Amino acid sequence: METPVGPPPSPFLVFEAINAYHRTAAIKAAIELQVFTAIDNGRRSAAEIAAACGAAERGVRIICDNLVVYGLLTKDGTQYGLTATAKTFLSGNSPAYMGGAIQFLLSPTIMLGFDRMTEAVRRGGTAIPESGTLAPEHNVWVDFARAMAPMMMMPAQQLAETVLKVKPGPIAVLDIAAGHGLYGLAVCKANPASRLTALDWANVLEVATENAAKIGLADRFTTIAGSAFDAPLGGPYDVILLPNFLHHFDPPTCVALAKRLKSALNPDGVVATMEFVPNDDRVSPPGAATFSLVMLASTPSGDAYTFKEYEQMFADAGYSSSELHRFEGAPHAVVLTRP
Ligand SMILES: Nc1ncnc2c1ncn2[C@@H]1O[C@H](CSCC[C@H]([NH3+])C(=O)O)[C@@H](O)[C@H]1O
Repeated sequence: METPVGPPPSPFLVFEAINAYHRTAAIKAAIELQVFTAIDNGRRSAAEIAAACGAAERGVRIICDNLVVYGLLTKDGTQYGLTATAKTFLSGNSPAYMGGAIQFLLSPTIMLGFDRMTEAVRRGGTAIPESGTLAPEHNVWVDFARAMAPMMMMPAQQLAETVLKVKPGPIAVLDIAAGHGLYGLAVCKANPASRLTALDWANVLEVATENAAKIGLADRFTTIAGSAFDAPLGGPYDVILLPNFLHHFDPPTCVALAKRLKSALNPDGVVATMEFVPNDDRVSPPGAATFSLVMLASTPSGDAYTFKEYEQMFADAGYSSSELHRFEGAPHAVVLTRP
């Protein structure tokens, strides 16, 4: 029999893990009913919030009490208030509003993957039919492009700064699996001498094209519709961006793609891979380490790879060197690779 190590036994830890979906349900309901926005607009009692949200007073009182327990609301007598987190990220009045992310994170496709976790563990890959989220032109990526864009502003800025430090001047940029397009557009915005080509499925590119127009960069923006594995890439490019794409695939598939990209890259160019990169122990830091579960739930063979693994994949594809750039407190990192 194994001798346990660490803290004494806690049934609460077990209940907390089993019931974690209660929190998911509570925040989802509060976002959908715009409870946080109502409080931000001065509704403080359950009756006032209920009237503003078109909900029952009893329902609002119970959900708000639970949100107080979770640390998202405050309570003074019968009056509810917003914590700084709720005011910044959950009030619809805030420019940093994150509530829209549930349209992707809690979408039926992603939830199905998690609902079938036991089967995914048995198989070692998603139990969603037809390769999960990797089915061609899967509509979940249109939801992603629309819902997750606000969360991408800061990482896009960080990727752009990292790339432009090593590649200033006139550059041709290819953004692989561009989604909303914000990564490439951040580079383009910061460097007026750059031109951007965004590659993704045709349905997803509609969102990137809208965003390019909104930012006023339509004249330096073109698209390639199709799969990164077989669409003609054009080029050569000075910078190829690979944000949040390689994690969907197994290492041999990543190596094949990296080889393909090398043939579209200038000899003095750079590939910038933005990813969740856990430490070699694979259990830290938490944000990067736990991303592997999302890949198990939703893809046949994706993973959260370590820097050593990315370095090896690019070396196997014939690249000369890779370096890791981390950002204080962020789960994502950038791997800069030279051919
Ligand atoms: N075979 C494929 N070829 C090109 N794009 C794909 C393929 N499979 C999935 N995608 C896209 O990969 C993206 C993954 S989400 C990442 C989007 C963006 N780069 C970001 O970092 O936020 C989605 O936009 C999908 O539509």
